[in-house]
Amino acid sequence: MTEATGIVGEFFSLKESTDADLLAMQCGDFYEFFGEDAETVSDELDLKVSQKSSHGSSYPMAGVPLADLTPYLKALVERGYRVAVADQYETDDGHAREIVRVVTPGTLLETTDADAQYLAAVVEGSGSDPYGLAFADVTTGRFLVTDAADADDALTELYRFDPVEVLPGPETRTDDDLLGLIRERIDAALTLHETESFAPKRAAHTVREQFGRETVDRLSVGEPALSAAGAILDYVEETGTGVLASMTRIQAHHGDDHVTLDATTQRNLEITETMHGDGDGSLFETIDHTETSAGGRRLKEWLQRPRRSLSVLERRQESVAALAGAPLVRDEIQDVLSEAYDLARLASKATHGSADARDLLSVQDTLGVLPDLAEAIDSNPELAASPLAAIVDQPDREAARDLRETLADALAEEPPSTVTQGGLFQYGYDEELDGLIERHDEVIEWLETLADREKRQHGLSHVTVDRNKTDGYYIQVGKSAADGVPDHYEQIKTLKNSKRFTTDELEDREREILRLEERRGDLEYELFEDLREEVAVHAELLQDVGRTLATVDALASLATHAAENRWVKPDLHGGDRLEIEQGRHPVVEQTTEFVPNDVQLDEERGFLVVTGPNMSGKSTYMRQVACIVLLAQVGSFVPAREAEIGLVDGIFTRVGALDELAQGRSTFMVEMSELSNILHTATEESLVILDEVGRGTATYDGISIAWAATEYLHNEVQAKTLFATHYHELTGLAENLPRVANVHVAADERDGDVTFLRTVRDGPTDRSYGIHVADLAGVPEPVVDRSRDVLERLREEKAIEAKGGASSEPVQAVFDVSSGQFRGPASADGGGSREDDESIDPETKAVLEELEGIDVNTTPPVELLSKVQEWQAQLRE
Ligand SMILES: Nc1ncnc2c1ncn2[C@@H]1O[C@H](COP(=O)(O)OP(=O)(O)OP(=O)(O)O)[C@@H](O)[C@H]1O
Repeated sequence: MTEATGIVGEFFSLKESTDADLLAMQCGDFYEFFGEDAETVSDELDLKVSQKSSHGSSYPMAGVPLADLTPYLKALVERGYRVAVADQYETDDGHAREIVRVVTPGTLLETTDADAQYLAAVVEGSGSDPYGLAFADVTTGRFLVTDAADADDALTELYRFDPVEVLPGPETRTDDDLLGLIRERIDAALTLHETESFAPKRAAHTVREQFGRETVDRLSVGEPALSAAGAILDYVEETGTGVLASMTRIQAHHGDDHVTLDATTQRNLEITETMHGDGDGSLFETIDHTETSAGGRRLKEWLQRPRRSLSVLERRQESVAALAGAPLVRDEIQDVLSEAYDLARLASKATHGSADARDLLSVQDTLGVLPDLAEAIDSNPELAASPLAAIVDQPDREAARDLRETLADALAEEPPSTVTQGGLFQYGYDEELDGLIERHDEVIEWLETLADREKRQHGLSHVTVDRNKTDGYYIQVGKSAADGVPDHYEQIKTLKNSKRFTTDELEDREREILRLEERRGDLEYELFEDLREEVAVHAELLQDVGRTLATVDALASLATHAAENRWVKPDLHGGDRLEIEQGRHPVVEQTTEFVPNDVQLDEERGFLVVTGPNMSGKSTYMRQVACIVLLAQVGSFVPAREAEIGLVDGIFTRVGALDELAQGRSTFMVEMSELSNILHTATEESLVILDEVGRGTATYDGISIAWAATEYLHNEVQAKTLFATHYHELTGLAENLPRVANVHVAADERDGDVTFLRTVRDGPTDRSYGIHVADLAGVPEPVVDRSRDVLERLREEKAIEAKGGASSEPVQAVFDVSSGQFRGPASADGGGSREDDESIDPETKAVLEELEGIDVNTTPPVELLSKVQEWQAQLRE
């Protein structure tokens, strides 16, 4: 391949010089990919491949127009590729190309609205804080460092930020356990950046250079965290996206202050995406009333990273309450905010040198939003007394005003989007520029009046003065008068009805105009660069103001949703008690006539076993509780009549995980690894939601695992837990474990018709109604009838068991509620003997055998029933 010459040859030699997966090389107005890269890109993005011949061979070639590169890059990076970009530049003898940046998931500079996207590095050290992590969001310049006590903690931090790209440090790369977990749980590209950049001394030096020694020393994080930060800086510089300049501030992040909410739970609660993978109907989409993209990002961030600090949450609540109670001012605030542009992005464009005059005008306009906001807030005594006033006062208002004035004094009212053509500045900004413009105007005026003067002075008729590319400025005289022109006229062209002339004076003026225009273009460009630099210098201020506007926007959004949906302010405290009166599910209530429900959890009653018929609302009830706690820890009001919420340190959920089947792991495996994660990570301050644990395996195994997990959560972890189950055996747990209580979602059955009441009541459910749902779902009648028989028999057996006797037809093993164990058959000789073949209706038998390959003669009734339940589940899907 490297035999190739010309641009193909150039492509391959550039490609060899980079470790990126793909190279996009500028060729005129296109970025081209050649060879295998062209094929890859065409496979991934459906680009047309043509052939380019070079040195007698032909090479696949695919190209994208210059202006379209960013979306293509984004799509490639999302698919996990690192793409090098080579730009073409002019040289004295033609042009040359060089790689200007390598785009990776964490460093792709978003030019469109996007969520914060973090680039993370994890470093394993030794000593008291053995792990260190750094997170950088290249779009807003946010840089955070943190220590982690162990691998679990490190993973929790990664969940929290959900980075798009992770750089594991040298030790972490050989730590198969941690690396495996990162691969499995964090949906990020892994990049093995050069080992030396993680070296503690070098890394610490890099970080100090970037952020200043004093700031870094104040961070008080361990060496590994600084190594991680240094490696990120080094990596960002190497990939050459130029974002380093926008990294102006570094902060230590203290994980303890955030609620742990792993990626699984974010998905299960449909916080920003629904189970189907889109945002429609997510919690965020439902409650989002923000006016600006930065406000939207902020609200999303709050939902993804709820807080644990009571004082932080109470401050947010206070602002929300004040805003909710002042609809008119809130409207005004939202109106003002709608004028704001995304300052974090504009700051980043200014530091990259890619901001144009309109961008600076947007900066100017957005800085003007701040005093308007302050004024609106001051106009209402309650708002003025709320923390909102302090939020608006946080940025350096004076500096913001000065910068705004600088821009207002400089920029033209409607500057063009190009920065080299002039027209960017207003009169009075620069003396030299004014002089140039004045002189330019004078000369133009001289030219505009020239025709009249010539007519008058020389008695000519039909005279015009104009300019074109070839002739420059000229005096055009009609044919009839052309012979009478004065001597100093020099003819330059003869046309059919006229002649064109120039004069020395006209030529002088023309040269002057060109000189003036060129100088004006240069001068304006220089002035513009200075102005842009002035804005870039204030990047931190712009980020501050941007953050303030985003925060006010997010708070106003929470207030709007609360006011429009009758949400209430929850009473927050550090204790154990969680009491929600008449709670609703924030998303479901939007589309359904919702039946509100209560929940009460406290020290004595910390674990609810939730039973109820299929489709009765168990999952909705549990998710509703989780969403309400989550919203409360965002600082939001909640959908309830009243709520008292003891703050939690983490929300953990385990619900059906069918979508992961596609990734090659069995449902049961996924279920168990999620369960294991919860049992390891949850604490007594956590909220745990378990929906149907143990269903993915044989009934006995399932019940046993669910039983043991409950005991462990109850006795060891002591987390607040809601556990929905179809295993009625588990309702017996309440008898043995003091903090376990049963609740059920009620249904009404009359004459075989089941009505779902959606009301949660104390106590276990008496029946599952699963067979009723199977019937509704269209399971063949013989199977439904037979399940009823089997169920009936099981109930009888249970009743006899309870009385200490043996059933006429014992099952192979019996679950003993008091011991939580399975026992062998009640009568020694009865085990395994089953009703004879004839008693099973032949149609049912056929279905059982054909669909499931079950030997109906030897399968215990419990398992037959569970098969029927599995069918229901499948049919429902
Ligand atoms: N309180 C409620 N008010 C109104 N509708 C509700 C309520 N709770 C649940 N629903 C609706 O009932 C349907 C079933 O709810 P859900 O999925 O929670 O049932 P489930 O008991 O978990 O079912 P399964 O056991 O089959 O998984 C959903 O469409 C939901 O929107």
